[in-house]
Amino acid sequence: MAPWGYEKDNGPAHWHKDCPIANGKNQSPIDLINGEVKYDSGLKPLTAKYVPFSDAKFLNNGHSVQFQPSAGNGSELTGGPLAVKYNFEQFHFHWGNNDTEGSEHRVDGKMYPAELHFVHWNSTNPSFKDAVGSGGPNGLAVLGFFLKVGAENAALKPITDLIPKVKDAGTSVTVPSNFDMQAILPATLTDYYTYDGSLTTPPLAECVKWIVFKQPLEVSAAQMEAFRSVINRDGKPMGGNYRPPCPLHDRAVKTSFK
Ligand SMILES: CCOC(=O)CCc1ccc(S(N)(=O)=O)cc1
Ligand SMILES: [Zn+2]
Repeated sequence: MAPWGYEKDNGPAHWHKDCPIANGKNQSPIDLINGEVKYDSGLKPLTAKYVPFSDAKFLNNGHSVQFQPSAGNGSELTGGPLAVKYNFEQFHFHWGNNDTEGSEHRVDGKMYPAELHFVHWNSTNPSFKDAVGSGGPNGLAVLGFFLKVGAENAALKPITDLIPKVKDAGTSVTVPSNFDMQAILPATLTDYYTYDGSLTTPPLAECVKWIVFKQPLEVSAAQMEAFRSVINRDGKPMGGNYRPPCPLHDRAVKTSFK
């Protein structure tokens, strides 16, 4: 099979050939149906502490654009549904070629124009790769933020301004060390959906505690256009790099809000 992607000949419908878990019972993304979720008063507040990175890259890996620090720097996620501390690994995006599509998770069938994933790994593992392979839904914790078109996002501007420099697959740039990742997050990490799921791209491992925030972040139309100028490894616009929703099977989606 050609390397996986989102085109007709290598997209989500083909992934099961290399990754049979694609047809598993704990796959992501899902459609978050408000009538079927359950409020869980036991969910604690989430705390994300992101400290400045001295040497981080912003890169085009052929299927997304990704912010990746060189090694752990003490940025961590705790609380919410998480029993232990998780280390920050990377963040990346999924988006569409127009404003009616692009997010991976949906809310009552509604798609947002984009979705931002902050990926963290369970610190009881020696490395990110071990956490992916650790088995069970506590290997990774991914924060999902929907993006909608509105005001310019000043916190994401240092990143969206770098997009023209990583237009082509396999390119990367160094991110200025004064980039403040913490500023991207809302002041309080409240009102989220959480459920046990998987990576939404190969290897599709069922190792993720998903935490998807109800409140979208805003980005400007110009920032959305920047994403849509990115080219994938086949030389085509990368937009459309989202997996359609997967069956919930017998999983429960909990909410931190009533
Ligand atoms: C060990 C190799 O595994 C990887 O590199 C997984 C990378 C990877 C991280 C996060 C996601 S997402 N969209 O579900 O947030 C998908 C794939
Ligand atoms: Zn993702």
